[in-house]
Amino acid sequence: MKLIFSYAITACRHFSSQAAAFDKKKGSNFFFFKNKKKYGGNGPKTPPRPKIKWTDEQKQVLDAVGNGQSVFITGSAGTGKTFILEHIIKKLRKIHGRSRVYVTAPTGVAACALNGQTLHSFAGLGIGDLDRQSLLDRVLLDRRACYRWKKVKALIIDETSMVDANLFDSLEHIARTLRDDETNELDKKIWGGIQLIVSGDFFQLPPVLKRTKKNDKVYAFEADCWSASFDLQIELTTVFRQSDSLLIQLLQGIRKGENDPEDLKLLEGCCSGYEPDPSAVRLYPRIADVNKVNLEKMKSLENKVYVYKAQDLGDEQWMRQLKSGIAPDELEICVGARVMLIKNINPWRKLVNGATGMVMELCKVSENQYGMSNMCDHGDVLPFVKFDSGLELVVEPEEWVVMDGDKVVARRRQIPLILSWALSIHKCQGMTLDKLHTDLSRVFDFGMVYVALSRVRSLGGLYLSGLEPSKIKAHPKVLEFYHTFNSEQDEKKKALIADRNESSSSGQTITRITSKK
Ligand SMILES: Nc1ncnc2c1ncn2[C@@H]1O[C@H](COP(=O)(O)OP(=O)(O)OP(=O)(O)O)[C@@H](O)[C@H]1O
Repeated sequence: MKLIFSYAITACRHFSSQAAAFDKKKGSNFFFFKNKKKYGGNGPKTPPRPKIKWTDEQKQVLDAVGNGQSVFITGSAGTGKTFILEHIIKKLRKIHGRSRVYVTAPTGVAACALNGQTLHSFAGLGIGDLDRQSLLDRVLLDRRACYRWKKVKALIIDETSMVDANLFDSLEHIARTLRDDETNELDKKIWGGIQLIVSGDFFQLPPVLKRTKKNDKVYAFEADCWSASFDLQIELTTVFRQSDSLLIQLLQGIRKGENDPEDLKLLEGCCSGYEPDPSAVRLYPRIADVNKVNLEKMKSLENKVYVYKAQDLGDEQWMRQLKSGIAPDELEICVGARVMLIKNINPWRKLVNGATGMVMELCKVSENQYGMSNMCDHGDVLPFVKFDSGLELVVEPEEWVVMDGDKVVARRRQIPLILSWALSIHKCQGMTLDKLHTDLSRVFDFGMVYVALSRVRSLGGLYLSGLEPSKIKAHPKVLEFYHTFNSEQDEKKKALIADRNESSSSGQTITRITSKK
């Protein structure tokens, strides 16, 4: 069955590229959205915003958050972890007040996606590997960091798979020491009473650690304080990014590092001899390869290059985060360049982080309409992009901010595009892509194959080369963590079913849950 499906993918690709060529010839609605947006034409009507239908698991998370509980949310790629976090942030701001909710992530890219700040800058940790006491001493010397630690009521940490165990324990130690005046260590509240919302999938990218010895702790779940930190640990199990059950099943196997022969056959079907669709984003593990491919492709077009310089405001300390975020210091584009949107502009029109397209022209806009003086080296021009979804748009500058609680401490203004012939696997974590190509023989770390492949919506959009089964691997510690986690959840399930049978009451769907020990 899977073999037949892999032939079907190849055939479907052939016809879709023919259809795309036909569409280009038609050049149907070239100025459609462009006209509406900037020139007063009649653009397509925005479809009504659909009401969110939360799954039972998601409802359980929202209830727990509303009840003041600390929650760890996990689940495979595309199960809505970041999506629900955005709602949790709004909910917590209503409960605790805007200034007492801090949104963080271990990397600038992930932090910027939620308009938050990096975990290091929130905590006042600075750079360098220090032991727990030295980190605390450093924080004590940082007046603003102490203020944040005292003020925070709810702390959100996204992409926890990249937070290491020692850092997680150090943060808990700092929180407890700075926030709780209780002299008896044993009576102090865990995390100093902060409501902690942590989200991530440990099968995705691991923490970047300089030196590790064999028995060193790596992942946050190995932290001494991990179990005691949460009232509820829950796995979201409904995948939204993909709808094809065959692909979902394939990705579940890859996530766990399984080399199922049927799945490998399916992957082989994605390694067809055809040249990958030119609109497919090439994913590389190393940034040097990404830059090389993008530069070469740009050069080969031999078109006039336009440079957009980011406009930054704020303290140097906070600006560092924006520089390591996704919006580039300088964006170089030209007509014909493949580009990707790096901000959710209008999700209901599929104008989301990860949407790809091509620059069709650089449009003159009225002087200073966008306050763009000094932004582009060729004056007041904006890129007009035809997205692969068919939508056309003059892309205006957008803003990224770093929030310190409710205060904006740095902002960057830039055109929300990057070149997208190639992209790094690290930068694509969290994105959804329609078509991608990756060379699996080049990946070097746990979770990389899974992160790369799980970005795609359908098998028809997946182009592979260098299929080496040995590269599909999951870290043994992560496998063990989820094995225990799922067994505990199954035990809870059984107990709940028994309870239900006893009281013969019907009710909510039962999910995998582990409770605070
Ligand atoms: N209840 C829901 N109803 C409809 N769509 C949803 C729901 N929950 C999540 N989604 C959609 O699922 C998609 C994937 O969500 P999201 O990016 O948050 O997943 P994720 O778990 O964070 O993935 P990753 O681990 O890859 O970052 C998004 O397009 C989001 O809009």
